[in-house]
Amino acid sequence: MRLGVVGAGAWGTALAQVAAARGPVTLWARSPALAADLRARRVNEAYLPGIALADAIEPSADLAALDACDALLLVTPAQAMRAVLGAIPSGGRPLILCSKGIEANSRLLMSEVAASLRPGAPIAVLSGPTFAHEVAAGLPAAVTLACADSDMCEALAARIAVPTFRAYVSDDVIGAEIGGAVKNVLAIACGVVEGAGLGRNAAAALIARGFAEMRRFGAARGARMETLAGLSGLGDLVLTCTSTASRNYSLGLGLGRGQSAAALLANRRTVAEGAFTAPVLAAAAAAAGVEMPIVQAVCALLADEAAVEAVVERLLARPRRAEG
Ligand SMILES: NC(=O)C1=CN([C@@H]2O[C@H](COP(=O)(O)OP(=O)(O)OC[C@H]3O[C@@H](n4cnc5c(N)ncnc54)[C@H](O)[C@@H]3O)[C@@H](O)[C@H]2O)C=CC1
Ligand SMILES: O=C(CO)COP(=O)(O)O
Repeated sequence: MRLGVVGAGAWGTALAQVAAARGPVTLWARSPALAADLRARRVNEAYLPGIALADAIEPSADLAALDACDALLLVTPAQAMRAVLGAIPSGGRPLILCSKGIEANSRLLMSEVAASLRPGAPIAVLSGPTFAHEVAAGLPAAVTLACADSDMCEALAARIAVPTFRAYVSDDVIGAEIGGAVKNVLAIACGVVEGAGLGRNAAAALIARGFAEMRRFGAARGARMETLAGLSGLGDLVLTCTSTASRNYSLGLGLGRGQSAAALLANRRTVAEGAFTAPVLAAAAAAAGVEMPIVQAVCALLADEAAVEAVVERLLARPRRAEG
């Protein structure tokens, strides 16, 4: 089975590296210069430096090269998903969505965007606690692979997984997506806590109360609690809320130290998805009547509307409530 990986950033390149263990992989890059460089030097210095590309990876900037693939992994930033789905060759091949986010304006999850543009294609979601550089280096990791069709899910897991990249199958596509999208916003909040020097107790409280927000939003969207408590939800939340290797956490770190969001977001080369997801998640939650005060606090900081001290004061002044 030839796999196509659409998007040659850090995560696309790492997933191509994993998938190359079991067969040929076409790695599509939007930039012809990047594709040419990958072919010539066999390393993605711009996005995943220091990792020699496996021989089975064939880089290309030609979308037609994806026509020969049996399944496609879509690994661009979430806000580019619609454009990419419209550009890839048509056909009913399975689409494995690996981007973490919610589309601005439409408020659609990636699977909903894919279903509307590619109604005939089986859709799966791959999500979990996976820093690209660790996965590419062959360190152990595990993900949720969710697809409504369990036979398809097993077939895709058998093609992608290797012993150091374990895939746990699920049929809860929405649940797997919500964990990955919401944790990015909460990782920004955890970075703020660290940057503002609020201490480890505050960080732990924020992870637990942030997880409560993820569960409330997930429940409103029909996600299963066991999925949110698994790799793609709590697992990824813990990873990105505790490491400066997370771009979202690092963005929060800058905000917590008093830097403006505008300055931190200007001229970024790599994506911090939480910055795009936060406002659309807050709007979707408000429309569904779901309280997400931590997400709202992140929105205020990203809009440079309020200082960190004021945002923290507002959170601490919230009325007491039952934990459950
Ligand atoms: N880096 C990581 O460790 C992980 C990332 N992810 C998710 O994977 C997705 C991609 O992340 P990364 O690869 O890390 O991002 P990145 O910033 O390293 O690379 C993004 C890639 O997408 C390309 N791109 C941007 N806009 C595009 C467009 N309109 N059309 C086509 N290509 C476009 C860029 O040129 C670049 O090659 C994100 O949703 C992220 O949350 C998920 C798991 C781990
Ligand atoms: O999703 C990730 C790890 O699972 C990567 O996190 P960042 O996008 O915050 O770097």
